[in-house]
Amino acid sequence: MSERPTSVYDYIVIGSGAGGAVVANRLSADPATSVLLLEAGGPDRNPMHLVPKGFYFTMNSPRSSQKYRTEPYGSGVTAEWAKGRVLGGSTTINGMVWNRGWAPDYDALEQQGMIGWNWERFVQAFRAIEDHELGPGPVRGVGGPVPVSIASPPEEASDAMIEAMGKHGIGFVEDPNGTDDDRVGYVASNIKRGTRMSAARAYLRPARKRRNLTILTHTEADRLVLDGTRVTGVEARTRSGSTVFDVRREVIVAGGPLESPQLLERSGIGRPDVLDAAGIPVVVASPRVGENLREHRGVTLQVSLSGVEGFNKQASSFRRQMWAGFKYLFTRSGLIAHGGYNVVAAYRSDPASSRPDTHAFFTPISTSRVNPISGRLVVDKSPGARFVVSATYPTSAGSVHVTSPDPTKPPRVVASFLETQHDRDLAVKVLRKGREILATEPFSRYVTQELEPGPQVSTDEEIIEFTRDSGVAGLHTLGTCAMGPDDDDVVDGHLRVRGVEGLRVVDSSVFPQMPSGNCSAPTQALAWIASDIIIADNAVR
Ligand SMILES: Cc1cc2nc3c(=O)[nH]c(=O)nc-3n(C[C@H](O)[C@H](O)[C@H](O)COP(=O)(O)OP(=O)(O)OC[C@H]3O[C@@H](n4cnc5c(N)ncnc54)[C@H](O)[C@@H]3O)c2cc1C
Repeated sequence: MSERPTSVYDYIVIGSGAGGAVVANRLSADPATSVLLLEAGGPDRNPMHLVPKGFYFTMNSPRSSQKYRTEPYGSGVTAEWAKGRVLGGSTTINGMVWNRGWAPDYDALEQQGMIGWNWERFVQAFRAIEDHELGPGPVRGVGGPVPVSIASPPEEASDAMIEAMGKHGIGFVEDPNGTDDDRVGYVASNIKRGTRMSAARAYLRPARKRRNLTILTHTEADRLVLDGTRVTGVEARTRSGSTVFDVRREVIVAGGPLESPQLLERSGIGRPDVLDAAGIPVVVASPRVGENLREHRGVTLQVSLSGVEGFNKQASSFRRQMWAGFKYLFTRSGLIAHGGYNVVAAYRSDPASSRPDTHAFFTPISTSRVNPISGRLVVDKSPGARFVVSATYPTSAGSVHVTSPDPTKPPRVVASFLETQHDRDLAVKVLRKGREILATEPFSRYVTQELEPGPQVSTDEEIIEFTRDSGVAGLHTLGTCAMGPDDDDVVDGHLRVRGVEGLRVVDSSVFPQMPSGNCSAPTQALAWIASDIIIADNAVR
């Protein structure tokens, strides 16, 4: 993918993930508009990018992902967060859960002053984007670029889990995105006939023959070129050296939640003290760039099972893995044809909660050991299950900032887990409720032991410490270039970077808070809406 660039483009989009792929597709739909899409990673040619379970490999491969190490937190531990660095961004390596989020979360944006950002607009976008196997509905679309399917066939341990949840008032639904109530169902995923539908496959493949769209992989934007406070181009690094691409109208930054703020900062747009410390001259003081980093912090409850098979048997021996591989190759079905989890749920951790505050994922696979040589999790030989539970709306906020003008130097990533009382209280409720569900018939009849965290984690303090230090990150980072109505918010309601002309950010970094349990679908819908705004703003010039 290396067409020769012409010297000047109407739009330059930086990053080809959930945000950038949508914008590049929508803007280049007009043949009179030239669009350049720059992607730091390589093309998505690895067959594992198509195989749903392939993300277990690609998320750890430096050819497809980049890892960011956090500063120490809690008792001094650190974490590594993976982000996609390949055509399609994180959607090429993610778990493919298609979660639209809930109406009140989107309406909250408008209530906070972002006029026009509301559920009505998002649901229109979701309906335009989706090609849902359950057919059209008030909150579902067909005929759009992203196929959505529901995990199948049903499985015994998963069905027992669904029944147990029913006893807690968490009702089974065919479409887990169809209601805002407490609910459980088989996972909806962006998978078509056993094949991952990343943003690259959904939006860029159909557009790549357009003569007005140029896609350059292995091309990393180092900084924006500014004339005063107007963006005139992008300085980028290719395999053959540095080059400048000029822009006529706008640059759209879609590098994702950890990279977009760094690109702004390297270009002199950010917190003056951060830029001073990194040795970068301040062009536009923007105090919230890189702040407000939100991330889900969950806990994996693992149990061993008896009397039910689950998936461990299929996944734990080389011979059976080979068999599952052959089955997948010839039928596009079986264990490998699904994402990370079978069942998804959203529910109240406490009946007093005004809305579902917990999201949970279940799959009948357990990995209670780590291979001492490879460092990878090992699937247990005997039956087991994992139940990952997280508070949906964390209020603790971390940050990501550059430490140098050199784009190859790692940023300083501060993960802020359970810093607020709200998050600590919820962590306790979420884990206790998770245990209650596992202890409910008919699922409980299969449970022989809690493998993780184990009975030694029982007091509130122990639960908080375990969740903070040994929990799991959702890899749903966002919020670092948040939109807002105030002068010091990074972008305005049109996603224009305040204080700069010809520059927008369109990716998950502009959500000011978590829109739901997973961020790929919400980011694609946000980018769909943003494309309409960009087209309309440029039509009236
Ligand atoms: C392992 C994993 C599992 C996940 N599972 C799920 C899931 O099951 N469901 C779900 O909804 N969400 C999931 N997510 C989260 C979801 O994929 C992201 O929230 C979403 O993709 C964010 O979209 P984005 O456009 O902000 O960034 P990304 O999709 O990450 O795209 C950013 C792109 O920009 C490129 N880029 C960055 N900087 C530059 C630069 N300077 N120059 C050129 N290119 C650049 C990157 O290489 C990347 O391709 C998961 C994420 C990960 C990492």
